[in-house]
Parts: sequence; structure tokens; C-alpha cells
Amino acid sequence: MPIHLECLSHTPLHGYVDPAPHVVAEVECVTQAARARVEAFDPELVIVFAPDHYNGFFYDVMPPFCIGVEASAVGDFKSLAGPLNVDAGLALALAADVLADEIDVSVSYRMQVDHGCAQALELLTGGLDRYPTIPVFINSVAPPLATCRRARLLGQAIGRFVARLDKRVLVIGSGGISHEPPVPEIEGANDEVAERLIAGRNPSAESRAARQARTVAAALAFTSGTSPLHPLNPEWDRAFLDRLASGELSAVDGMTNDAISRDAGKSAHEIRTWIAAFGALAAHGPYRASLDYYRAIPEWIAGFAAMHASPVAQGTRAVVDHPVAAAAA
Ligand SMILES: O=C(O)/C=C/c1cccc(O)c1O
Ligand SMILES: [Fe+2]
Repeated sequence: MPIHLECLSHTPLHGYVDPAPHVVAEVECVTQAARARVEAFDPELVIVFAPDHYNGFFYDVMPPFCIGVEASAVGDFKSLAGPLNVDAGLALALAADVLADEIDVSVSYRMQVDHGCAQALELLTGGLDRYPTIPVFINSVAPPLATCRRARLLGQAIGRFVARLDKRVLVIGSGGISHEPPVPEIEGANDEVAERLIAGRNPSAESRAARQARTVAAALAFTSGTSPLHPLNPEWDRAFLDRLASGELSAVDGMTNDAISRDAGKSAHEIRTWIAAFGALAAHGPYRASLDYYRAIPEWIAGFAAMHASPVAQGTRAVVDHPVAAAAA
């Protein structure tokens, strides 16, 4: 029944192309504080909403949402590899419940997750298997995408399931706000790239290294201002974060996919992970949210943010804290 939320941006570029040391230190400080809150909360179950970047989900079958019944991390870039500690019985019960709630979710008995999931688990819980976990994939890079409203409803259905459990549940949303790293697209792709997007599971070490080198080169170009990638959009990011913090979650329903790509970049669709996590929390009533960090970090190609939130007593309006938000530009 007790629920706690932590949302955090991710980036695989940490350790490859880093911002100034004081920015890295700032982020480390914020993630250590989040980790300490998780330790104190001592979750009995973690539900992690995460995207994938053509490491685990491909166009052979690309579901909008998928619940992992068994899952392992591929270990792309410097992220952890290995099995997650998935509570299979609970994952299946969750899927059945969400389907009964008329949100059409798929399941996977062999889910592969990438840095989008593994980095959050490592930073917030200390590893991939520290707590029983249910990974929930939200397609955020491979069009056609479900709507933000659908992500909110998925989160709320999961939140109602959580409310009936007699467990302390940590919900995690893992995603950048505005950003557009060089993730390939199937539209207009040549045969080789299209094949990689349709059936690129378990690539060779050379293929993975070449992909990672392309992302690192893109980050260097983005930082030096010579990149065609969509710029970060701090104003848009703050408006989105304020919207979540305000508790008026259904306001995200008006955000169209085209407008998100246009204003914040093609990977800004990762905000769905945050929307779903806040949806799960909102199913428990009003909440108090704290914007712990925001900074546009070009080296990491990320509008990078951290928030945490938990329920407040019924009858209270949503409460917003902005402890360090003003400190970071
Ligand atoms: O997988 C990649 O090549 C790049 C991923 C990336 C880069 C920057 C921010 C993110 O959220 C990413 O997932
Ligand atoms: Fe990402």
C-alpha cells in the first residue's frame, strides 16, 4: 500500500562525454540523495517504467507497452548487464489486472532491457536485483507511439493494482525530458539499418561498439554546437515538470506526439515513463512532489531532471517543492 516515486533522467554518455566536474558532482549528489530515500523507504517491490533504444524491442513486434515476467539487462554502454529480480507471479497478476482495466498491455518472458532501465535501477537501488522488480516497457522511440494520455492511464491502472497490495512499492520513471540523440528511424532507412531496427537483437560486439561510437561522436558534435540534432528546450522541460508537480496530471493528455517531437526532440517521448509513474502515484490520491534537479546537459544530450513524490493526506491539494530547481540553469 505505501507508495513512493522517484523519476530520473538517464544517459548512456556518462563516463564517455561528461560535462564540467561540478555538474557531474551535482548529479551524483542528487542521485545519492534519491538512493538514500529508497534505502529508507525499503521497498518490497519496485515497478520501473522505462523506454528501450532498439536493444530489447524491435519492429518484428513493437508493443506500445510490455510488462516483463522475466527480464535481463543487455549491458549497453557502461550500464549493468544481467538478470533482473522479477517477481514473475506478481508481474503476471499485474498484467491480468491492467488488461481487466481495459489497458491492452503485452507480457514478455524474455524481456531485454537497456541503459534506459538498468541505469535507473543501479543508481536508485544499487543494482539490478536488489529488490523484487517489475519492469514496464513504454515505447518511446519507435513510431507509431501511443499517446501520453494512454501512458497516464497505464500508470493509473498499475497504481490501482499497487493500492490493493500489502507492500511498500517504489515506482520509478526513467527518461530524459527534451532530447534527441541519434537513434535511427525506420522511415527512410536503408536496408541494413531497417534490418537492424526489425531484427537487431543481440548484435555482435563490433556492431554494438560502432553504434556506441556514433552516439559518442554525436554528443561531442552536439556539445560543440555543430550538430543537426534538435536542441534541448529548458523552457519546455520546466513547463512539463511543473505540470507533473502540480498534480493536474490529465493536463498531459493535450500533449500531442507531433508537438512533443517538434518542440522537444524525438526522444522527449521518454516523458511517458514519468507520466506513467506519476499516474501510478496519483491513483493513491493527492501527492507532494519535489523537483530535485533540472539542468540542460548537452554533453549527455539530455534535458536532465530528477523528482521524487509521495502521497499526502486526502483532502490536501498537490504540494510542490522546488529545493534545488532554481540553482541549476
Ligand atoms: O542508445 C543510444 O545510442 C543513445 C541513447 C541516449 C542518449 C542520450 C540520452 C538518452 O536518454 C539516451 O537514451
Ligand atoms: Fe533514453
